[in-house]
Parts: sequence; structure tokens; C-alpha cells
Amino acid sequence: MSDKTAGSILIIDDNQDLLNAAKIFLKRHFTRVDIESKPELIPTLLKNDNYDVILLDMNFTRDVSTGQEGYYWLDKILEIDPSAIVVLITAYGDVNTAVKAIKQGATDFVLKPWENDKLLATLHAAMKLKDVSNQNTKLKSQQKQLYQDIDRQFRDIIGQSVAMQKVFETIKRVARTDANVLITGENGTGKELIARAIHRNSYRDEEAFVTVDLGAVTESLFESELFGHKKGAFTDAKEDRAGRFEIADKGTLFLDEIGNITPPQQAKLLTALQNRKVTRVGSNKAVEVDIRLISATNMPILEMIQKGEFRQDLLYRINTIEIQLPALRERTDDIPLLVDHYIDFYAKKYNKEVHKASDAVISRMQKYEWPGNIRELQHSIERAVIMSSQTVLQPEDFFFSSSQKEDVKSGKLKLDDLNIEEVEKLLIRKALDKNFGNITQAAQELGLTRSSLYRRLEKYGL
Ligand SMILES: Nc1ncnc2c1ncn2[C@@H]1O[C@H](COP(=O)(O)OP(=O)(O)OP(=O)(O)O)[C@@H](O)[C@H]1O
Repeated sequence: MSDKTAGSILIIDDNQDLLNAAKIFLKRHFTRVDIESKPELIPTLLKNDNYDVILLDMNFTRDVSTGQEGYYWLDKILEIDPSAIVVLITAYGDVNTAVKAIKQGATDFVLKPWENDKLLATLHAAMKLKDVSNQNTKLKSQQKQLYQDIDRQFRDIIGQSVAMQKVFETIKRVARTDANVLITGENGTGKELIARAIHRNSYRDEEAFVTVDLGAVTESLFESELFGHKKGAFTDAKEDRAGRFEIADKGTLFLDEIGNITPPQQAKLLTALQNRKVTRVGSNKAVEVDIRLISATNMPILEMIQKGEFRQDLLYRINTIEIQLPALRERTDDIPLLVDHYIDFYAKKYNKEVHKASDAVISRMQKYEWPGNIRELQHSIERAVIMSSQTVLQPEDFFFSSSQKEDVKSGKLKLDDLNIEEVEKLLIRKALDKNFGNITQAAQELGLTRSSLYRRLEKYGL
């Protein structure tokens, strides 16, 4: 097996003897070494090939040693490939020129005449750097792809009602400012969707959109989750870890359920937002962060302030602009659009022929309360599309007839006129309603598998 390092090197120097000697020596250590004496050919060479490291002479014209040509060709190389790793060859005693070139983007330099060991060490280090930079580029593009995939699910914001038009108008106005935005609204009204839309339309759209569900972060992990920790800061801190603030640096930080945090957590959050700096748990070094903050809550923040449960100064920090999302029952005009959108989406997903909902369905939907808002509507359509064997969805495909709703709401079982099947039916409806039509969650709650829940739904025509 060869112990050569896998990598390609291009050497550009006008001294053919030097080129030949370098090639002979370096061929023993690297898998590919190309040489070129005419720098004018650099653009062509770089267009046709990828080199891991380019070794570039600073002076090409005889008796000229200002390095001007070197700067020129260095610029050209970096213009063609900004990630190129260029190591300069400079004459002994000409370190100033080399230092200037490094400021201009070169990676390192070697002095002529070189010692083979030193040259080799420099090239190996440069090769490693290229490797890290390749990995970095790869990770960045994977990350971008990942964000795009997540974002795709959140792309379509449906709504033509006056209330939603107002929301769209506000998004347009605030997106390209760095203003802090607080989005309020009941569960499932689309707060995250709107937050992502603001990020996508902002100057930060190429950077990360980082979400923290503050309602799900435990008291003990709050600081570490948000601000990061150092290895050994607590028992489970096995390695250094950046918090969400640092990960969101240059991008947008979305703090969901901000109304759910305790007063001590509010104080810590406020300090970080005021200073725009965070300190990892176990460290004493504060790191600057540049984030655009979007927060969301379904809690009545103003009431909470009056009761002393939420800090007013924190509210002022986060709500430069406030967007109130209407509940679905307050924008029933949008229901037909949403229904069409989700029927289309789920019919494609499950390969079903369903293409619309009957007028009776729409009319019932427009009277229904929708406590889970759009998320509930979405799940009820998903379920109806899966279960229906017709092309037009009918009221029987849904669970919102008023009597059912009342039964489910009251949860009362009238023992004198119920048999086991009736009880089972009622429980299934209740579980589905509670989980907004989500079959998996409802099945879990009932202690059934998904398929046995489906069997029962079919049996009872639910
Ligand atoms: N206007 C809309 N058009 C289309 N889909 C929407 C709209 N608003 C919300 N949705 C969908 O409803 C679901 C819930 O939205 P989202 O998670 O943004 O709500 P939320 O208010 O953040 O909920 P929660 O308070 O529970 O965190 C998502 O699948 C989202 O795509």
C-alpha cells in the first residue's frame, strides 16, 4: 500500500529546474503533482482541474522581486476559486512581501531555497486545511438542504381574509428590518409558520432559523440549552456545546412559548437579550451573538404582567412589533381555501381520488369552534382523506356534528342508555378530538395500535 497523501498539488514557477526538482520530490509524498512555468495558464488550469493546494511563486519576470506579479496571480486564483489554498514561494529575506500576501488571502509561504522537510510540513498542513474547508462547505450545504426541507412544509400560508391580509402586510414591512417580533395567537394558528416567513423574507435568509420550544425545556436545562455549556460544567456535560443563541448567530432565533418561562428564566433571558452576549454554563467568557429575535406565545401576556407573572421589561425587549394571529373561527372566510389546500395535499400524499369537500362540510366547518385551529383542521382533513372512499368528502367523514361535539365536550356518559359499543365510540371520538384528529396519538391514548383504531373507526363509521 502506498503511503502517499491523497491530494493534488499545482506548482507555478518560472524556473523549470526548480519545478522539475520539486515534482520529483513531492511525487513521492502526494498522489498528484502538476507543474507549470507560465502563470498566464493559471485560469485555464483551474477551470479544468481542482487542486487541493497551489504553490505559487511571487516573482516571474527575471530580476524583479517586488512580488507584484505574485499578488496579481494570487488575486486571480482567489477570484476563480475563493476557497483555493495558496502557498507562496518567496525569496529568502522577502518575508514582508509574503506577510502582505497572506493578508490578501494566501494560506502560508515557503522560503526559497527550501528545506524539503519544511516544504513537506507546510504542504501537509495546507492539505489538512483544505480538507477541513471541504468538510465545512459540505456541512453548510447539507444544513442548507435540511433547512429548505423543513421550510418547505411551512411555505404555503393560506389566507385571503381581511385579518390575514393585515398579517401579510405586517410581515412585508418588518421582515427586512431587524426588529424583534412577538407573534401571539392560540395553538395551531400558524405562529411558527409566520416566524419562518419573516426569516425567509429577511436579510438573514441564508443563515440559520433556530427554534427553541421554551415550553418543553426543563428548568435545569434552560441555561445550557439556550447559552450552551462547557465540558464538565455538570454531570451530563460530556463535551463543549454551543447553545441555541450561538447556533443562531447571524440568523434568526425563534423562542416559541415564551409565556411559559419562570421569573428566574425571564431574568436570564433578559440579560442575554440586553447584552447581546451569552456565557456558556461553566465558562466565564461571554460570546457576542448577532441574532434577530422572534418570539411567540399563546398566553395572555398583558394579564400575566398585571399579575406579576411576566416581566414588563422583557416584554418591551421582545415586542417591538406584535403580530396577533386570528383564531380560525374568526376568519371562517379562509376555511374553503384551507380545505382545498389540505385536500389537495393529502390526496397526493396518500394517492387518493378525493378532490373536494361538499358544501355541507364547509358550512359545518364554518360553524365549528376549532379549538386546535389550523392544526386541527389539517388533521381532520388528513383523517377524512385517508378514510373516505368517495371523491367528495361528506360531513360523516368528520367529527364535528354539534351533538357529537357536545357529548365529547361534556364527556358525560349517560349510563342508562349506553351499551359497550356506544361507550367505545364516545371514547374514540373524545380521544380523536383531544388529539385534533391525530390517529397515532389518539391510538396511543386509548391503548390501541393504529390499525386496531382504524378497524374500529371503520366499524362504527366514524
Ligand atoms: N395560514 C395557514 N395556511 C396554511 N397552513 C397553516 C396556516 N397556519 C398554520 N398552518 C399549518 O398549521 C399547522 C400549525 O401551525 P404552526 O405550528 O405554525 O402553529 P403554532 O401557532 O406555532 O402552533 P403552537 O402554538 O401549537 O406551537 C402547521 O402544519 C402549519 O403549516
